[in-house]
Amino acid sequence: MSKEITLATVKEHNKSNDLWIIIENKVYDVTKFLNEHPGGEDSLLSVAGRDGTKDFIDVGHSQDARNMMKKYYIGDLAASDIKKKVPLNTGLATSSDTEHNTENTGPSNASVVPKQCCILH
Ligand code: HEM
Repeated sequence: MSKEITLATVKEHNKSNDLWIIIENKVYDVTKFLNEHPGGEDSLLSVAGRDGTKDFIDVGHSQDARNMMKKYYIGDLAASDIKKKVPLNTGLATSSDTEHNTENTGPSNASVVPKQCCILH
């Protein structure tokens, strides 16, 4: 049902009379909302044709704001353009998981494994 839109396409819509933004991997056409945005035009223009997720969340938008977004939703960011932050985090999680595991298995391993991890990384 939902349309997939590539990042390259979103980037083309970066002007005040043609303004798309990405929030949480969903694409919104906020052209008509620009004049009405309580946070002003500039904030929306600052993420024109880009991912505004961080800025959107940092503001702490209300549930009302989230409900309004549905009106401007035009599709999902293409799966191939979704930033895969997971592998990076997984890397970190793996070393801390190891620490947790060693905590459970006993102090003898705990003193060896985390040190190896730190040297290798
Ligand atoms: C479709 C997307 C968006 C919608 C529907 C929306 C809607 C709203 C609404 C209803 C408010 C009033 C306060 C509230 O109810 O939370 C607001 C405030 C605000 N918004 Fe947005 N917003 C959107 C995207 C963004 C983005 C991407 C940014 C930043 C780049 C942004 C920055 C702000 C700021 C700075 C305020 C003012 C907060 C304050 O006065 O304390 N908004 N927005």
